[in-house]
Amino acid sequence: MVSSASTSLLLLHHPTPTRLLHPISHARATNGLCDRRLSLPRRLHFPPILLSDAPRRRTRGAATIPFANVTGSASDPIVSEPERKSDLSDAGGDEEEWSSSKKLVKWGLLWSLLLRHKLRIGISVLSLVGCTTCTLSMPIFSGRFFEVLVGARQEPLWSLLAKVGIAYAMEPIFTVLYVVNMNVVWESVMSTLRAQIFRRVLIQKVEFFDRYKVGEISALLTSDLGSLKDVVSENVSRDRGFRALSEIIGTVSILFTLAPQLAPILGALMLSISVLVAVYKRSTVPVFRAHGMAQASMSDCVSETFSAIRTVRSFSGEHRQMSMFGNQVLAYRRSGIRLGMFKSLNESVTRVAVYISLIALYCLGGSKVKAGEISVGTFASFIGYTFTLTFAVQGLVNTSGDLRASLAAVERINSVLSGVEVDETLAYGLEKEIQEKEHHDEAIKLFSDDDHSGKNSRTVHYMSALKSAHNLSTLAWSADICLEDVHFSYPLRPDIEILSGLDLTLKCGTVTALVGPSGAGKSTIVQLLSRFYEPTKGRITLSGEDIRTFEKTEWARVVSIVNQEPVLFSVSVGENIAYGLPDENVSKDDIIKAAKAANAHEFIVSLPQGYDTLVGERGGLLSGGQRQRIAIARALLKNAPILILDEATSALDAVSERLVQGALNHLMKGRTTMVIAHRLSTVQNAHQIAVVTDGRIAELGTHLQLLAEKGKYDTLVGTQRLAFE
Ligand SMILES: Nc1ncnc2c1ncn2[C@@H]1O[C@H](COP(=O)(O)OP(=O)(O)OP(=O)(O)O)[C@@H](O)[C@H]1O
Repeated sequence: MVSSASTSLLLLHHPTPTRLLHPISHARATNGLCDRRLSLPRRLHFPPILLSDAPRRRTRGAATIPFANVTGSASDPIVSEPERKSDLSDAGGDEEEWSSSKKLVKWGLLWSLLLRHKLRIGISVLSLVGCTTCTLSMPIFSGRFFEVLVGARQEPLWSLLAKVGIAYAMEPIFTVLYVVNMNVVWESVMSTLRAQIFRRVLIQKVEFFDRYKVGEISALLTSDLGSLKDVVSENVSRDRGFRALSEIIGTVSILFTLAPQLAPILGALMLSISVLVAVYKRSTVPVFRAHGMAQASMSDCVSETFSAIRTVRSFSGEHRQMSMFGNQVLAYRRSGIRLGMFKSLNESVTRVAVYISLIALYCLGGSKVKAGEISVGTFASFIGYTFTLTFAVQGLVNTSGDLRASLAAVERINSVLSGVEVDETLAYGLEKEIQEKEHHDEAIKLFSDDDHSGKNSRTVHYMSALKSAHNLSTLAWSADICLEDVHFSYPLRPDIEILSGLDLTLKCGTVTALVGPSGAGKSTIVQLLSRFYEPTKGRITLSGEDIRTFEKTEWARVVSIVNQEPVLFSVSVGENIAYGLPDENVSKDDIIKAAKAANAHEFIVSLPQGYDTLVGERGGLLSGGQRQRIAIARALLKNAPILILDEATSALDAVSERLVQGALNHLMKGRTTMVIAHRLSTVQNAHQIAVVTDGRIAELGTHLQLLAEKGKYDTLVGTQRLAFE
């Protein structure tokens, strides 16, 4: 009688059953790898744990960053071998140390971020002790309560009830304090870490973006980092994480204190059953994960169908899409039924664990009570601790699973980000900008790297020899740009030489057109001029200075590029134009002036909200010609002395082309311009036309000169005329 009443009462101490997570969140919380593999193609191979080893070997090369000591001749290496070695030794040691210093998410970093919140961590620890004490005191009070009821204990009932009341009142207060403070600390750590990872990705060399897909990169910041975030935010509840650990330690200690003769056998039995059940339940994680994956494929199918609805209609593809979606629905149903089965099994095994522990307690404890070795109250308390221990052990096993998934996610982040090369010149410029702005910008503060002893100091050391940017703009407005014996292979295809000894001078303030067959290397020249890549041999100079001696962020300010497919951001028209200037405070008058010069003002004011009209994703709410004119307005606002037009009008119809060409003519005035165009009619007026074939300049001259030469250019013109006729 007593025992059944106490069981039901004591059950109230454990209102939280072991959680069964939502399939998606469960898959995410327990296995970042799963999410990742959902979105990752086979290209990215991650060995299980020592993921950073392979990149480590590669990282040695990362020290070979082209920096200072740029000297005269085109063939001179930018950095000599001994210097590279000294950079490594400056970095403070052997290869291991160097590669580990390239890891972004390190224990040291996490620790230093945590230490920023000492007060909150202190409050969390105290409240954890508080809520565990309250929780673990309840079964004792319950035991005493029953002893008082059956007359085995001489204690005023009101005094006991008052103590129980205090414990009940304090536990939720401590819990709130613990959860809130832990969350605030971890959210702050995670936001800084997320910003640091974003920044690290942002400063990678362009080849990084050739190597990894956008989805892969975004998975680092979402699912992988999310898994690290969840390790705390999903484990602050009752029966998880630190609470579970403290409850286990507390319970075992109390059991040994209350009944040393019962505790060893009973404690060992309860622990082992709970661990077995928890391990079994972890083994069912793939079922949860499979359900999450089935749901993801179903939603992929939906978004693909409706985002391509016009294509579906035009191919009468409705039936095919229905069949595809139907298959996904059936797969989702199958996995849902399987999941339901496993959920009920999981629920049952938890109960089985509790029941076995209780029966063991009744058998062992009951006999001890009868023999007068332990009191009824102690026995009743033990029932409460049976529940506490069972749930806490299972919670801790789940937490350890989450922890393992998080460690794997951290390894992935490190392996991706330490295996490739940071664009040091870009990193340097950005670091300077952050340091200038962080004092009055909360968002930018997140990106500041406090680890000045490490990578940054090395970057600054490298960069100290770079030329001051003060005169770059002046030089760019007044000097020629020369490509001297430029050789180039893309980093991902090092065996294929795209440019093989290209020489070309872009005269200051004039227009140079690049023409030639597809794949000849014209856009590659643009990429080198933009400094997305560096020549593998030879150099590009401005007024005789190798352009690598200028900071990349400064260089970006003197070069404007207008592409065939201009990229607009999904903000307003005005903000897209203002993107031309790094400073956020661009005046509306300047924006309008640029838009007028780009023949864009009229159509902009006719939009529903004028300059405040949102342009949609990648500018999808505007026509190609409108997008192009906004891009030109952006370039006009930027007012860079070097201009690159890469097929800027080729995607437009005749009317748009006329409008855009007018804007371009305005833009080109007085700037050193390089134009790439397949339509030769658009480059006839260039000051010089360079015919690119096989990675070299095959012919160079004006339109008339080249026609008179009757060479490749003449043939190209002839072919186009023929095609036109
Ligand atoms: N990121 C890259 N990685 C590896 N190879 C590349 C990359 N980009 C271009 N290539 C290769 O470089 C060669 C030259 O390409 P490029 O785009 O410079 O030619 P193009 O003359 O501009 O051609 P088109 O007129 O068709 O635009 C091509 O063979 C192309 O496959």
